[in-house]
Amino acid sequence: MVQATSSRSSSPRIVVFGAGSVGCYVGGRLISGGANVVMIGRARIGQTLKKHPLVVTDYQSFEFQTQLTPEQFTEDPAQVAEADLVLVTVKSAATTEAALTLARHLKPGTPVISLQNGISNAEELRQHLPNARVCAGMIPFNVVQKSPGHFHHGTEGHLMAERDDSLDAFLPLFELCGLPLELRDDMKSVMWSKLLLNLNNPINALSNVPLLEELSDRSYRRCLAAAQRETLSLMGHAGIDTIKLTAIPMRLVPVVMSLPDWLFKRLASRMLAIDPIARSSMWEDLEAGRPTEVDWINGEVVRLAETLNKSAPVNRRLTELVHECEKTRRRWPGDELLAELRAALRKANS
Ligand SMILES: NC(=O)C1=CN([C@@H]2O[C@H](COP(=O)(O)OP(=O)(O)OC[C@H]3O[C@@H](n4cnc5c(N)ncnc54)[C@H](OP(=O)(O)O)[C@@H]3O)[C@@H](O)[C@H]2O)C=CC1
Ligand SMILES: CC(C)(CO)C(=O)C(=O)O
Repeated sequence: MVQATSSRSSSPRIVVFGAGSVGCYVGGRLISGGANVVMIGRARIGQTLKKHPLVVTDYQSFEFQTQLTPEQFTEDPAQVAEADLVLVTVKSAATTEAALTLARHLKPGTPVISLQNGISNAEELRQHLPNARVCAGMIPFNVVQKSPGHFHHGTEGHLMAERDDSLDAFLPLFELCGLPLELRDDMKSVMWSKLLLNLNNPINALSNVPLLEELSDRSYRRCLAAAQRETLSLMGHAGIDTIKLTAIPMRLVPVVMSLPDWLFKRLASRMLAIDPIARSSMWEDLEAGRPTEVDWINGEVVRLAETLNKSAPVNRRLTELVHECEKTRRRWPGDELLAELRAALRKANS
């Protein structure tokens, strides 16, 4: 088990705004390397972290445990005023409110990284924070709360963010803490490539089974392939490139997803290297009765189609089904979901 390097209050202060799964993992990982971290969150997680230590683990056997002090976890958003770097880790539906809060307290020029899924969160923050240096960020891996206060990073990948001079000074610290952060000039491609993977979130949520079980079922994989093919085609029309985020180039992912189970298991073994209990963040939202991010994921594809005067029937139907599920809790077996999406596609093409 890793011991925390003693935290130096003179070192730059990193504030994690929205301490949930991603925020607690990233915050804990930074604390493990001695970073000066303040996590701002809500009472729900605050109660958990009073009763239980914060434990962060990863799939490569990293393990760190600490009891957060009242300075390290707070519900007081004003604490963001002392930040030298802010990592925004709220869900997309909470971005506007977070931005309005940050705008009241942030020092001018503070770098802010949106570590959120979707395409538009950084832009939303930027609109409300004209004096901050807002950068889009991307977190490719899954974080699951295995037990109260224990956050586990279950799949491979490293953080990426939009290149900005203000971030350079933080790179060695992130590296030291086992959270390498790569700065990129092609963040639009990075975000859309991550979105292609997140198209599985609604399918996983509607399946009501863990990611491993869902991705082992060809019908669900064909649903994902249909949503990805539709998105890749629109991205092609819009001139948006993909980057490689998995062992398989992004344009081939739908082909691999459609393979029979026996062949998929052989060719995509790294994609199936997922913690057996891991689920998508959208499933967690449905379970907790919170609004989901579907409008920021599949909804982005529908909006892209509209700007191109085209349609996105598969992603539109998935968006509708998740909104229905938010109310009815109806869950979908793989063959029924596939039939539903194929019907939507046929209707749009007729
Ligand atoms: N979980 C995962 O594996 C991954 C998630 N992501 C993305 O990362 C982002 C965060 O996801 P995740 O960590 O799962 O989400 P969580 O819901 O677990 O965490 C977000 C936290 O922010 C809190 N919060 C919301 N608004 C505020 C506010 N104004 N002030 C303080 N705290 C606030 C929420 O509290 P409350 O709910 O009590 O309101 C919640 O605890 C999302 O965009 C997600 O898509 C990306 C990769 C992987
Ligand atoms: C890591 C991944 C793709 C897992 O589904 C995710 O981003 C999420 O759950 O939101």
